[in-house]
Amino acid sequence: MNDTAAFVEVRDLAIGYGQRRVQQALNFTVNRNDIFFVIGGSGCGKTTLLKSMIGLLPPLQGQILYNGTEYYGANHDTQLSLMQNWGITFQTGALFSSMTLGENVALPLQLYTDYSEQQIAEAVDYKLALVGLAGYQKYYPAELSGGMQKRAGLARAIALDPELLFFDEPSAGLDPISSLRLDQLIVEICQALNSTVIIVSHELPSILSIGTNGVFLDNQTNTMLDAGPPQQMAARGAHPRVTQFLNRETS
Ligand SMILES: Nc1ncnc2c1ncn2[C@@H]1O[C@H](COP(=O)(O)OP(=O)(O)OP(=O)(O)O)[C@@H](O)[C@H]1O
Repeated sequence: MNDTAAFVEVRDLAIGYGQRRVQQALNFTVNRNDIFFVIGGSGCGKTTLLKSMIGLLPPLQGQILYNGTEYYGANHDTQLSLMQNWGITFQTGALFSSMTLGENVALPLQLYTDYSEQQIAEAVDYKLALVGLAGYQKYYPAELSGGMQKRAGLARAIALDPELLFFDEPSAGLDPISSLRLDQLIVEICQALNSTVIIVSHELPSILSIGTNGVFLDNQTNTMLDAGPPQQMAARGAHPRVTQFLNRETS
């Protein structure tokens, strides 16, 4: 596989609910190993785009291609095999509260691999160590801080070594230090697993510090106003609302 090739391609995409077009005329590319941010003001359709990208909401128009395969036009088996390369984490971490961290991280391995108990235990240890939670196998989610829960959610999302990781507001509710730590962790994991990451976020410090690529969705014109590395989008000012958003005070 060509590592420099486009990994995800979004072509002339319109997304929304029923008659309501939340965004349209979206055209952008996510390259392999990108940390790609979906950026824009409240209610512009970032989560809606993520839902369409992970197969939960068929687009109203257009295409989403993974490695050249159009997801919504593919048959069920092809869709399943694409999805098996994805890791998804939601705002809350979405851990099962009645299961320990070890059990939470083991679950995808039990469901989708034929690993032995020993191999699963080793993989769980490795993934918890990667997110800085070595030794927390026996803890329940409620016994952890918010930041630790998010990292545990991340450990579960990477259990199957996904090629592509999706995050919805990963640092929502975290203090700035924990948020910075999570950013560093995302970069480390991306490198350790050779993954590509797509993140929905409001967090300007994260967008500008770790983002290698992105798209800016506008809630007034209902389309994208720019795409590319966030630092470049901030500097070139393709539209006043992009400049305003990406250069606002962050303190
Ligand atoms: N299930 C739904 N049915 C109908 N409309 C919806 C649904 N979910 C979201 N919307 C609407 O779609 C628009 C985009 O919502 P979305 O949650 O994608 O925006 P967002 O950019 O992620 O917002 P935020 O940054 O505030 O989380 C909003 O106007 C929202 O009210």
